[in-house]
Amino acid sequence: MELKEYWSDHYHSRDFRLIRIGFVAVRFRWLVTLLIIGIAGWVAVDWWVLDAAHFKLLWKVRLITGAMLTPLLPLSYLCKLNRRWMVLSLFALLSILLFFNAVSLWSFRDVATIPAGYVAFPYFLLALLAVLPLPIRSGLRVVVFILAAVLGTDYWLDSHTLDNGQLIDRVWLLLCFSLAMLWVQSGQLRMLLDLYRESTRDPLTRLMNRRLFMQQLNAVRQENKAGQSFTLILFDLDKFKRINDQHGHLMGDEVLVSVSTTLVDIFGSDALIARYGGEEFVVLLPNTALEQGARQAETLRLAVESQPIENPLDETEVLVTLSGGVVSGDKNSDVTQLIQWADEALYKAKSQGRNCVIAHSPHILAEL
Ligand SMILES: Nc1nc2c(ncn2[C@@H]2O[C@H](COP(=O)(O)OP(=O)(O)OP(=O)(O)O)[C@@H](O)[C@H]2O)c(=O)[nH]1
Repeated sequence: MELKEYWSDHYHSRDFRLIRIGFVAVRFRWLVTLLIIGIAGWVAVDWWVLDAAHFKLLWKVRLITGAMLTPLLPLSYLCKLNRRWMVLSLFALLSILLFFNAVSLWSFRDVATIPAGYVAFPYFLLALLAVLPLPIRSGLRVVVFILAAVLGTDYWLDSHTLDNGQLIDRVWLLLCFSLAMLWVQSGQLRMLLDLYRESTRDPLTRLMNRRLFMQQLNAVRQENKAGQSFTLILFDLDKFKRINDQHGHLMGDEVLVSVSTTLVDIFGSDALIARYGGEEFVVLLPNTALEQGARQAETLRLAVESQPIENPLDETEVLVTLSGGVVSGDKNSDVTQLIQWADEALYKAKSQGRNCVIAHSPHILAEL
């Protein structure tokens, strides 16, 4: 995992961003549920430890806080769909809790020793927020928000001054808890990203796997503007079984890795490239017409054909070729049908002697 991926979700793929938000939304829901139960349930502890005057005010404050938190439960279902809802819900949660903290501290303004449960509330909050796998930038925003609210409360309650002797102590402790929160959040983010990569990448070539590719294909199709087309290409290595049989499976693997590197080099970062099956690869070229896509497929075919691949065991070299089926689609295309057409074109390329690219359009199957 790269450092910038810890810093901001701006550097995550669109798919992972959605998965992470879904994960955060579930944890957020549990967090809100626990807080509602905890804040309301704490009334029993207050009844036990507080005097009548404080208890009379605080049980109402607790129940009102619990009631204010409740709408966040249905809101968490919307968070799964949209990052903005997630940010809004998180800051609504913090605002309600920090307001609760300010009001409860205010109710103890006339006593010398505030009960520990109330003094520790902001630290407790930071500890709870560690369950969310947030990137550091988002975590820092949470820290700044909590720190500002705690200092603002101090300023308000302490005759408009922050010079109360304990300030440095409190800020220092808050920063220590914040660091621990950021550390745990980053660890969770890393674990989630590692699991995501393991389940969406092909372990040999590190290209995306078929499941993720199909999701991305659907997303690209939906986002396509009217009149815009994309191109889909299926490639299959020719007589690959023979390479395995003659040179061994290790060499077969070497060929797959080498071809996937060439695919990435030729099609560049705008293309979505996946290992579709054993020796089959698929490429999606967004915003590309059929002819242009077919030309790029041909460039790839020529590059693979002319590039000897070295056997890691005996340093002998082998030449491989591949065949391709090209098809184009738009916003209204059925992706299963597109794959079917690309497969038909690929089958035709194989039956015409291999090492060629055939383009499929609704009316023709054209050899390039
Ligand atoms: N080394 C290696 N071989 C694989 C891998 N995945 C699939 N294969 C092999 O790929 C071969 C595919 O063979 P076939 O489906 O007969 O196709 P082909 O020999 O390429 O023949 P055509 O496609 O008709 O040109 C099989 O022998 C599989 O064992 C892999 O990850 N590594």
